[in-house]
Amino acid sequence: MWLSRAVPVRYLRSCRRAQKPPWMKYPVVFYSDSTENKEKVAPMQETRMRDRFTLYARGGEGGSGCSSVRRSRTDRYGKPDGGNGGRGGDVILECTHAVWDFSGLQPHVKGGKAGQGTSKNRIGNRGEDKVLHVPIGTVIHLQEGEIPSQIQIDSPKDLDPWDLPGTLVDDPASEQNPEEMTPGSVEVEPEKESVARHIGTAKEVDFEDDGRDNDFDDDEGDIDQVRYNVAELTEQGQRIIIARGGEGGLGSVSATRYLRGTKFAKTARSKLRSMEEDDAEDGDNELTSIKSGSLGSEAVLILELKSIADVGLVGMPNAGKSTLLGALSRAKPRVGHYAFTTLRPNLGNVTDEDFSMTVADIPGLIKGAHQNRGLGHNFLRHIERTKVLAYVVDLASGLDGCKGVTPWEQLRDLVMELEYHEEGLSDRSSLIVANKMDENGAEERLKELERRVKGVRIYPVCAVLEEGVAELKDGLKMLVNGDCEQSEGLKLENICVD
Ligand SMILES: Nc1nc2c(ncn2[C@@H]2O[C@H](COP(=O)(O)OP(=O)(O)OP(=O)(O)O)[C@@H](O)[C@H]2O)c(=O)[nH]1
Repeated sequence: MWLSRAVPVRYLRSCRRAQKPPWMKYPVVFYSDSTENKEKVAPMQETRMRDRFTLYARGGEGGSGCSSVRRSRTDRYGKPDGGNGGRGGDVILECTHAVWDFSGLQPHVKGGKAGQGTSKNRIGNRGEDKVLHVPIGTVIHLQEGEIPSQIQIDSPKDLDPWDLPGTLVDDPASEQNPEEMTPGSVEVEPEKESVARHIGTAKEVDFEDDGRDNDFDDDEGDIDQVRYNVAELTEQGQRIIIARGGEGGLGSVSATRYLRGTKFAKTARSKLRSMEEDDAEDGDNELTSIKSGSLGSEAVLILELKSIADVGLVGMPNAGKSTLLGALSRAKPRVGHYAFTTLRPNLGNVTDEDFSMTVADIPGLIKGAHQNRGLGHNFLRHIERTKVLAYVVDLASGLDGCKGVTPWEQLRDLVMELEYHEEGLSDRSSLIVANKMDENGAEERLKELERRVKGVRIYPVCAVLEEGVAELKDGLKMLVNGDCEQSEGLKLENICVD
């Protein structure tokens, strides 16, 4: 905070002597009240977009099973009635329009820990799921670990009651035939279960390897290498579990059933016995490990955002892309007369009576963008996901002896940058927007441009005055719908520069 005006030193000294604060006479002004400081606050647009993020996720630990015996007057020895521990919470990525980039994410995320089983055969609370919201167009690369689930659009409400976090229910297995019963809440193959429960420690166990389609089983050895494009989230509401919570430990009810009746249980029992014979103490430890819940799965992911839009506006800095996006849609991107006003892709929705398309204003590309010049190749990848390219050129650039790149050179450089970034990137349906038609000499420039560039349609536009925008909308609509006969990409050989 500041004092509202300059305070004389003499007054300050007298205040100190009298031990009274100076703001009694000179009222204080807080930073936020000061107008000069208000202007300094960076607008949202100027915060750099976070479109790459490394995330470490771990499922919550499973709860321990309860050892408890219920005795009564008629039953001296009692019956086991300890319930299983709950399942740990999952870490889930959910795709939503509500977030734009990864700036809201924490680098380390852990699912909620599950509750312990209790007497009367009650399962412990299910650990709370951590749902992380990611933008539409998120691509997942896997650096370490496995992703336990396929992408799903199911609502979490479809889960069984004992799968919902925070619910304490009676063990449904207690009503089942012991033959059918499986410990925990997921189906586990008997063979694996015996390994899981009796030999392995919680971390060594792979409870989730239940026959799901998993592409990564083959390259277990290359676990340190990044596996690219493991999954993509492209629709609102899509979910993927990236780390599954650990299974709960067995309560005394399940543990006893475990050792009774089934073929599988026999193996388990004999193993336990032999362990007990070998070393009584070690045997105890193994029994304890049956009761304790397992750890959740872990994964290190690299999240990458590739915007999805029907149309991508590409052009050199200052060509007027943001102004055009504003003219085409209701989006209000930041416009400035200096290069690199746009620091992140802006999306706008262009609607007609029966038609709607998304248009992305990609930050300006310059020669050498593929080598990370200008805003670098970060934004080139946003172009990968667009269906149609609209090359926006500044017709006034280099006119009247001013410094600048001619429109056909702008086009050549743009196509080359796209191709350097990814071969064939410029092949998709394209059109050219000849912007700034209101400038002196723009008409002649347009004629020359039409003479020099062939193969794609050119739309003369004045984005500031919104002239030619309706025709451009129709052109884009045709390309997006695929109605146009001539829907080719802009080719280098069709641009005559000399
Ligand atoms: N005369 C004229 N100026 C325009 C027109 N369209 C845009 N401009 C101006 O050109 C300048 C750059 O406009 P922007 O829309 O920010 O350009 P951009 O291509 O988004 O620029 P970057 O954010 O750097 O990529 C601004 O001063 C606009 O007012 C037009 O049709 N005619």
